Formats: sequence, structure tokens, C-alpha cells
Amino acid sequence: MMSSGMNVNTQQETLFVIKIGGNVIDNETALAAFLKDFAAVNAPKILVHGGGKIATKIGEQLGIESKYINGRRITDDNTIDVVTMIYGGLVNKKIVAQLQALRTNAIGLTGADANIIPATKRPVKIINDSPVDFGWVGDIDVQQLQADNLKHLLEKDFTPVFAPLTHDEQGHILNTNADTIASAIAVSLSQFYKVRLIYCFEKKGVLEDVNDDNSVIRNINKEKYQQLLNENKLFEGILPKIDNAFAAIDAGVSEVLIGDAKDLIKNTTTSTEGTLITQ
Ligand SMILES: Nc1ncnc2c1ncn2[C@@H]1O[C@H](COP(=O)(O)OP(=O)(O)O)[C@@H](O)[C@H]1O
Ligand SMILES: CC(=O)N[C@@H](CCC(=O)OP(=O)(O)O)C(=O)O
Repeated sequence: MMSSGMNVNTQQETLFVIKIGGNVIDNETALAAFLKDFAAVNAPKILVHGGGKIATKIGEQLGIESKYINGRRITDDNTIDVVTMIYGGLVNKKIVAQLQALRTNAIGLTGADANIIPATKRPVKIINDSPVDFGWVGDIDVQQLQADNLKHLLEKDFTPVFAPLTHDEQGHILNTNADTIASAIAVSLSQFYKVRLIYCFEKKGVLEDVNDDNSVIRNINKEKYQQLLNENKLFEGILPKIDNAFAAIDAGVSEVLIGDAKDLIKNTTTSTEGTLITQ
């Protein structure tokens, strides 16, 4: 899907694809500080937000318990309505309004908008010899992304803000992991820009010891990753984050960083903090 309109200038321009996770979104003060820094990034940029924690909390208030298998949410009929409201409505529109107050011309999107991220409903999977239906969850084929539509928005100086929702092109919204969306967008736009993908969360980076903020691993390649897995130093959400980071690097994204939301400004310069993911 190379664009005939591609030219040398846009090819060399850096685009920042920045993902912000649930623990920061859930903290009003931390989110406001992050958005202030995000607004100050003086380059084309896209924000992808999560919100899993908030969906769980509000779901409980509505009497809809979250169900998980292997740490992954099961998105049944009630849950897809809840996450559509929370990710696509509450979280997305609050972030857009705050960015507008900071004079960043944000435009809130799901993957259904402008058909930017079509996806396929995840088929039933066999896990530990039992069939598991994850429900209304979307798997993305990066080749299907409508990157041109996103590029048009960037060229008009809009700052797209994505909720972790895609669609099946048959009228259904699908719940999709925010780290995966960020990786897919970064890959897809690498045909037009030099992309730096930054995963922002509440820790200093990937840590040798998850309880010691001074133990940041500056660089992880596949060999180091395997070593960390063998040593049982990685668990829960950091695992899919690193997998998505490698997927991006392997598919042509120039730079991928996992770092503290508080270090965003530094991480848009050449002297970065946090963990750099390399092949
Ligand atoms: N070695 C590690 N370094 C950093 N975080 C780790 C590590 N091992 C496990 N984690 C966990 O991974 C979490 C990040 O994943 P997740 O909660 O999914 O973040 P987000 O919501 O920002 O995507 C951290 O909050 C931490 O509890
Ligand atoms: C299918 C799937 O995993 N959907 C995620 C989307 C939200 C998300 O990714 O939020 P964080 O980045 O804050 O974890 C979920 O519902 O939890």
C-alpha cells in the first residue's frame, strides 16, 4: 500500500506514536501532567489510550463483572457495550477536551472511524485443551489499516487520539488491546514517516526487579528478552507490551521505547530514558 504521493520530505519527518496506559489514565493528576507534556511535543503525533482499569471499575458499578481468562478480558455482549461507552466515550472525549484546552487540535477516533482499523473477530481458541471464546475482541491485520486516511488528518495538523476499539466492517465494534493498536498504527505509518513508538506507563521502563525503579534495563533485544523470561523477571502486562514492541521493530518502525509517562518530553529527544527495544 505504498502511496504514490510519498516524497522525500515526509519520509524523513519523525512521527511520534504515543501510547498511554490504564494506570496513568486512572490518575487525574498524572493524566493532566502527561497531556500537558504530550501537547508540548512539537511534531506530528498520535495518541493511543487504554483504559482497562476504568472499564473494570465502571463495569462493576453497573453490575457487569469483568471476566478474564489468562489475564485477558472476555468481551461478551454486555461488556462490548460498556467498553464502547467507556473507551470510545468517557475516556476518549475527556482526553480530547483536555488536549483542546491545551490548544492541541485533537480528534477522537476509534478504528471504525474513517475505516482506519478494520479487524477480525477473534476465533474460538483452544487454551489448556478447552475452547475459549474471547467474544467481541478484534485481531488486526496491519496490511488492512487505512493509513492514508490517518495521514490526511496529520497533514491537516489534527492530532488523532485513538480509543482501543476496532470494527469488523459488518457493523460490530470490537475490543482491541491498546498496545497492539499503537504497534499497528506505528507499523502502518512507517511507509510515510520515520516513526518513534513510545509506550508510556507508570514505571521507569522495563525493570530487572519490578519493585526497584533504579533497575531500568536500557536495552532489550530478543536474546535479552529470552533471558529475562527464563529468569521470571517479567509478568502480566509487560509481556504483551514487549511482544507488541518487537512486532513494531520487526515490521519497520524506526525506534520503540518503553518508559515513564513523566519522561515523555525527554523521550521525544535523542537522549532518551527508559527501555529501548531493538532486534
Ligand atoms: N520487569 C517488569 N518491569 C516493568 N513492569 C513490569 C515488569 N514485570 C511486570 N510488570 C508489570 O507490567 C505492568 C505494565 O503493564 P500494564 O499494566 O498492561 O500497563 P498499561 O496499562 O500501561 O499498558 C506494570 O504496571 C507492572 O506491574
Ligand atoms: C482486547 C483487550 O485486551 N482490550 C483491552 C483494551 C484496553 C487496554 O488495552 O487498556 P490498557 O492499555 O490500559 O491495559 C481491555 O479491554 O482491557
